[in-house]
Amino acid sequence: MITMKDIIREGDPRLREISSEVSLPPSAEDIHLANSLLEYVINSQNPEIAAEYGLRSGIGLAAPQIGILKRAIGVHVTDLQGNLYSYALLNPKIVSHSVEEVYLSGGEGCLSVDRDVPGYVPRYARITVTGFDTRLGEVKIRLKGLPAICFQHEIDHLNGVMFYDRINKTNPFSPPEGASPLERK
Ligand SMILES: CC(C)(C)[C@H](NC(=O)Nc1cc(F)cc(F)c1)C(=O)N(CC(=O)NO)CC1CCCC1
Ligand SMILES: [Zn+2]
Repeated sequence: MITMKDIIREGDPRLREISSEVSLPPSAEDIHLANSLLEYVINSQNPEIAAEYGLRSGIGLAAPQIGILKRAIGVHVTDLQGNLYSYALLNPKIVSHSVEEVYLSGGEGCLSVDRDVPGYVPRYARITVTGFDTRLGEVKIRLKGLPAICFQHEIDHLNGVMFYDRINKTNPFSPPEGASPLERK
C-alpha cells in the first residue's frame, strides 16, 4: 500500500515532468497502479487506517506524486450535495469545459507540498473528462464543484503543473475574472 514515504515532495524534478499515456488495454501493472492511487485516497479518509499508517487525508492522488510518470490518477471525493465520485482512472483527459471558472475560497493545498501557499486557484466550473477506469472501463464523466476542481488538480500533476502556478502572482486573492468562490464546508 502507498504511505507518506512514497509521496514525493515539491523540489523533486519528477513533479515537473509530463507523464506518459498508458497503452490500452491496460496491463495488470497499470491497473494495479491506478488502483493503488485510489486505495491511498480511500485509506487516508479512514480515521483508523490513516492514524495507524500516518496518512495525510486526501481526496486525490496522481501517479507522478509517487514518482511514476504515467497518466494515472485516483480520486475519491464527495461533492457538497453528497454525491461520491470514486475513480481509478488511466489516461484522464479534459475533453470540454465551461468558460465559467470557480475557485476554492480557502485556496488549494497538495499532498506533495508541505507548506501553505495562499491565494485563489482558478479552475473551470464544469468539465467533461474521458479515461479508462479500472472498474468501469472507458468512461465519460461530467463534473462540477469540488470533484471538477479535484480532477483538474490531479490532471495538472500529469502535466507537471502545481496548483500555485495558477495563483495570480501580483494579487493572489484577486478573484479570477468572472469566477465564483466554492465555499469549503
Ligand atoms: C492537500 C489536501 C489539503 C489534503 C487536499 N485536500 C482537500 O483539499 N480536501 C478538501 C477540500 C475541500 F474543499 C473540501 C473537503 F471536504 C476536503 C488534497 O487531498 N489534495 C489532493 C492532492 O494534493 N492531489 O495531488 C489537493 C486538493 C486541492 C484541490 C483539489 C485537490
Ligand atoms: Zn496535488
